[in-house]
Amino acid sequence: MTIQWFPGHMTRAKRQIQEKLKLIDVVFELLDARIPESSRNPMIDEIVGAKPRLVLLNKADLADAEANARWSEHYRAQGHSVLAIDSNTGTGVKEIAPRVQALLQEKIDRQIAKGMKPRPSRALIVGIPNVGKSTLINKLAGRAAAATGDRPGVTKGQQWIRTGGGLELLDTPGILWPKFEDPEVGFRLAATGAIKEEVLMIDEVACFVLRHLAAYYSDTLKERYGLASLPEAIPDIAAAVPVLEEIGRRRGCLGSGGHIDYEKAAGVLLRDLRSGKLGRITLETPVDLA
Ligand SMILES: Nc1nc2c(ncn2[C@@H]2O[C@H](COP(=O)(O)OP(=O)(O)OP(=O)(O)O)[C@@H](O)[C@H]2O)c(=O)[nH]1
Repeated sequence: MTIQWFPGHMTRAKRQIQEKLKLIDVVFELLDARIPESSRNPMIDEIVGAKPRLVLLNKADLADAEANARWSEHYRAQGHSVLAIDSNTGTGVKEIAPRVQALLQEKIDRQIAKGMKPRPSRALIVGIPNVGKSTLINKLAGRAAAATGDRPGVTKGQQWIRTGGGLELLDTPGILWPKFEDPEVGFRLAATGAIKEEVLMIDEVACFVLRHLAAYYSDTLKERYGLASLPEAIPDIAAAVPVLEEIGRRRGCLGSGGHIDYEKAAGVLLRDLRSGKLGRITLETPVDLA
């Protein structure tokens, strides 16, 4: 899904989410575990306000397990409840409902004290395009998914999905825009496929990835492409070009006249990265944060 984010669209997206907030008890902020900060909406605190929030590091299966732990700690230190999950297979997804119970316990206790039967907790998933919102909704819905719409308080066209564990989910997620200003963020979003490659040059995106891999995952990089060595330092993206060239040579990415086809080589690297063939890679570490 490609969305052109102009100021008017952002205002509308923000307003739509804030309308939905009135209906729910808890927000699931879905981030890409490989690029948590880069996949975060810049205005999320302002949009969500004081509503209880669960930060979900999705696609944790593709990210480095140690980095997942560090990022979880990072967001916990900001006062959020955090879970690392894989919405495709469902790893970690079962922990969501108990976590919501814990987050809302005081509210539930107050209802019980007033003699009320606690109603299911209601959640809204928000996140940038391609972060896995629909996949998580489907996983939470499971086979026993039942829309429970047409009740008072249900916005027209929106349905509640029963997920079990005393949790109901709004079936339409809130779509948020990513950060645009920082070029590094743009490269990370393009590398993971969150924004279309054509927005940036694919060979530049690949060189950005190579610089990161050489710094944090050099053995993986050398092994995967049979590279004898890597440059001692890759201070900038341009310095990664010889590595891309070598990968192209090793993988037979040749264009007319037998020259290395950099775009083909970049395609090989990015496909390997996104499919997990390079192993579990996190493209942003808490250290990268200013
Ligand atoms: N490996 C892995 N892939 C995932 C996970 N969650 C989602 N995906 C994949 O990520 C891609 C995007 O998932 P969607 O659920 O369509 O994302 P979305 O946020 O609903 O996307 P938009 O509709 O564009 O807003 C799909 O190819 C999913 O299979 C996960 O936890 N692990």
